[in-house]
Amino acid sequence: MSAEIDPIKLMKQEVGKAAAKRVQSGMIVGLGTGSTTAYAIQFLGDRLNSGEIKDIVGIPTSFQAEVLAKQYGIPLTTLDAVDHIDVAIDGADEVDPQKNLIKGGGAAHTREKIVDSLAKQFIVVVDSTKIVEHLGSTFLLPVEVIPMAITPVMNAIEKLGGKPELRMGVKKAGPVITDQGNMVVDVKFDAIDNPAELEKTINNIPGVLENGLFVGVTDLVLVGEVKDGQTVIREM
Ligand SMILES: O=C(CO)[C@H](O)[C@H](O)COP(=O)(O)O
Repeated sequence: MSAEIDPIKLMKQEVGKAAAKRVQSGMIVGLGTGSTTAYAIQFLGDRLNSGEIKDIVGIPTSFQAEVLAKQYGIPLTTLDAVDHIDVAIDGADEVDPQKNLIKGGGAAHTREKIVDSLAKQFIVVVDSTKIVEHLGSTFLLPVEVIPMAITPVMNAIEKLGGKPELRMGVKKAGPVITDQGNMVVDVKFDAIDNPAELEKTINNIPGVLENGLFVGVTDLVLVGEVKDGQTVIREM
């Protein structure tokens, strides 16, 4: 009996590979977070170790990205040591037709927004299940909050019409703690009609560090999808 291949895993692998292929020798590369980007980091390491490309350095967006880059032999640097980022590759939880995003499913959106928005080219890698007409329709909006402000921030979000929920750990009692030592609130909004305005309004609440709306940052979306039984890559 042959093992079933998970089509979503296949789409993530192929789209990660397609993004990694766009990296050229000498580039400074923003390394995103999540299961899709993990494939891009793996393929990038393969290209580097086989000699197909050389002299790349990565800037990780999370502890996870740092660990993977080290595992796959990609040298790392920091924002203090470079004056630009050539390309950033990162996943997303939702992508709308304007290429605006919801990110932060891995609680890494604060560092991701810093690195992704600095890149000359920001490439988003997703499987087709992430494409939506309206942001917020399938995924809650992650908001990183400084712990002492968790109650006033949740109250302020409720006044904006959102339903906030403190993100709890899996295999850990208590809340998820970000790489910066903060907490994450996931917010249900009935409709996000103006993502640019909501992004600014939420970030204006004292105690909020960053939210997962990425508006006007994306240059290219690579979407992995299954057509006639084949995995293909579509550009948006
Ligand atoms: O924003 C992120 C982490 O904060 C991820 O990029 C996003 O959650 C997508 O992850 P995956 O590729 O595992 O679906």
